[in-house]
Amino acid sequence: MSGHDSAPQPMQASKSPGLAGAAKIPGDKSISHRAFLFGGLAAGRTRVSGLLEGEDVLATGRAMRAMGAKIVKEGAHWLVDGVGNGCLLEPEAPIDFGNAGTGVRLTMGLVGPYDFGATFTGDASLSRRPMGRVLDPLRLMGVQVAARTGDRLPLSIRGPRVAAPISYRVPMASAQVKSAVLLAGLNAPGVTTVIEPVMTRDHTEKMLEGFGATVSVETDAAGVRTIRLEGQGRLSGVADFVVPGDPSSAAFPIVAACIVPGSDVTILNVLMNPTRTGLIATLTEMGASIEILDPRSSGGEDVADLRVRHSALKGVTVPAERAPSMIDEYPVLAVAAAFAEGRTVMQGLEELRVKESDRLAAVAAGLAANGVEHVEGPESLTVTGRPDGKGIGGGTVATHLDHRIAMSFLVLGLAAEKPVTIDDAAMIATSFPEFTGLMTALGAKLESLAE
Ligand SMILES: O=C(O)C1=C[C@@H](OP(=O)(O)O)[C@@H](O)[C@H](O)C1
Ligand SMILES: C=C(OP(=O)(O)O)C(=O)O
Repeated sequence: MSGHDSAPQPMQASKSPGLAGAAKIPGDKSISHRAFLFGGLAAGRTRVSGLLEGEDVLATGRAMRAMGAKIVKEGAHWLVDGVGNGCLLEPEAPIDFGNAGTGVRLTMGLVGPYDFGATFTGDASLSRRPMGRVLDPLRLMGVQVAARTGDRLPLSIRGPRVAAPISYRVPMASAQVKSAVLLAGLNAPGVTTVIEPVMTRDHTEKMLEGFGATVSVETDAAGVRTIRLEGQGRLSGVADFVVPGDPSSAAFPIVAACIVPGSDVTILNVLMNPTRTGLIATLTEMGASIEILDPRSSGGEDVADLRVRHSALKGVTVPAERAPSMIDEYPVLAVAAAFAEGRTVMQGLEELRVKESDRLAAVAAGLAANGVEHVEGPESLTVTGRPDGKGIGGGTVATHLDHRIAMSFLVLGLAAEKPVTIDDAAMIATSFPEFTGLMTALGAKLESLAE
């Protein structure tokens, strides 16, 4: 059951002694969704290890089961027996994606071109988020859409007899939109082309190739990427698919170690794909001590262990071009900035307004509730820090069904002068169910205030 159905679970974080020890980060959310989607589509078996068992990913697994894939857990592995490209079955009931934007948008792309109907629902957060960004290209392929309110969930789609392949320039920096169009192209005859003016996480392109699709990527001198996918090809299961640790989850213990005096922690098995490492680059520019240990390859991706020690941080200007490589990390970067000397300026944040919450507004409100000086612009955030943490804390943060707001402000409380309370920790289970246990084992003072 997803967290939004249960009573709110308030939680409090308090000033903690130096964090210490090693922590293994659970699997990457983006790659885990795709392991279920592509494994469920490909012919034959995919054995997945390291899968993130968060609610978002499990919702994608249920969706693929509803369309014919067999998915079971065996020991530490997930076994996915796929239907074969082009052979998904019509789901008998509406598919509930809970809080999962990636899950619903990629699945709509995947099933859009099928000559059957599918209905998608989600929680209050997901039902507020824009789906037109995925539905517009699907419409160009011949998909019909029935939505009650302006391309929001709940909505139903129905594919044409034969979908038309398209060439589509993605209008905003979004890996979800890029991926939805490519996945739709899997079931359209001919070549589907996606033009990506700004590079976003490349897991779909890389993984589709690993599952046997014919995909090519060309990058021009200006960095514009053209991705071509041949439709209706055969996809085959991957015998041993390994999911690396999620850098967007690692972000919380990393920032906590930077801001809690005396900390020295090692975060194990973190995905270091360059489309995901913007936070590490930014913290390093701010003066954080982050050592990259044992860089290696795992499942076709770069991974490393990261040793992070408490550091005197200074404010920086984060360029807008870096936003796609750290899009989910801005809330916790704002927390790091609250303890940095001087001002940290974050720009190019328009996409934050359409995440699980309006993250710019939610972060600004959380900072305001906890005495952190900041200015919220239409697409920017400036935070003025206090390295000694004096005057920070004491507030209650509204999390708006947003896991990253919840975890970020708990991290703030670990270094603040006064405790920080969040109104609801339930949504943390969507992406990082191990968060509380992992942080507590490192020495973080977290206390549930639930009845
Ligand atoms: O493709 C993905 O797996 C994701 C893409 C990003 O969303 P957008 O494509 O909306 O930027 C990111 O915020 C999300 O958590 C995961
Ligand atoms: C934006 C996020 O996820 P999604 O879009 O998949 O809900 C996130 O995990 O921060």
